[in-house]
Amino acid sequence: MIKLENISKTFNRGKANEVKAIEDLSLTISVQDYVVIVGANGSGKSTLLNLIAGSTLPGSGIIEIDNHPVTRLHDYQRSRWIARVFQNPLSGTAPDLSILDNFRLAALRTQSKGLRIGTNNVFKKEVQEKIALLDMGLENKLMQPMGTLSGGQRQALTLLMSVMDECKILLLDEPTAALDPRSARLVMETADKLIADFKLTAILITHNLKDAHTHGNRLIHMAEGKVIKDFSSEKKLNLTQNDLFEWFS
Ligand SMILES: Nc1ncnc2c1ncn2[C@@H]1O[C@H](COP(=O)(O)OP(=O)(O)OP(=O)(O)O)[C@@H](O)[C@H]1O
Repeated sequence: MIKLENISKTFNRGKANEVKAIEDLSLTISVQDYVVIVGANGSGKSTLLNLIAGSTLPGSGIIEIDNHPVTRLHDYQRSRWIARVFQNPLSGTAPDLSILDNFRLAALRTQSKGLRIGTNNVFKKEVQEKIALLDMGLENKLMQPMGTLSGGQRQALTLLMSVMDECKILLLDEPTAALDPRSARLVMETADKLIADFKLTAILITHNLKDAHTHGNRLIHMAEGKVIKDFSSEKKLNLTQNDLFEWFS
């Protein structure tokens, strides 16, 4: 569970370029919530994710993860709970290394509990089994350099690597923004599958209203650093894509 109480974040306080990015925001996200956040540019969506991840610390307010107070903890101190995937499929992987070596690096980086490096063959078999979950045939291409894969394939593998370490929370910051429609669909399907399989709490930021309508069990609309709409799955089901479009007019 993620709990934010009366969180505010102001950048450049007291200066001419002061920005109130988040204003007195309170939000509770339950363990198996898959929350989709939409909102205009500059409405505070990424800042909210940064505050949850710990890459930005709040000016005031309290943040708890699984009842642990984490308000002043930095991102590396929260990493055992949180995995994060960004827009750019190139950012999460090393292009010259093979798929297998990328997984090795990820396992080293996260000190994975779920995936032990062990002997080469054991590790390889475990990676193969994990990649087979994606159903993309990549489990037979472990020695292929990451850079030769499509953006969608890379982003799907990045997603998989990010959730390997028994994390509980997956933060997706416009993970398909740089992808063509087919790859974007593949990555969103992968995200849905991993979130369900690993029983993750997930937050997705997207500007794609079709995705916002289709994915997740809860929909939040942000404006000017505040949550202005919060729809549970039942209420979300009654929304049309056009309703969402109207929110932006
Ligand atoms: N590090 C920073 N320094 C100064 N201002 C910042 C910083 N990060 C964000 N802001 C400002 O805070 C406000 C909210 O930004 P944020 O990136 O959270 O919005 P967003 O809803 O994610 O926007 P977008 O849809 O364009 O990605 C914006 O006015 C932005 O310029």
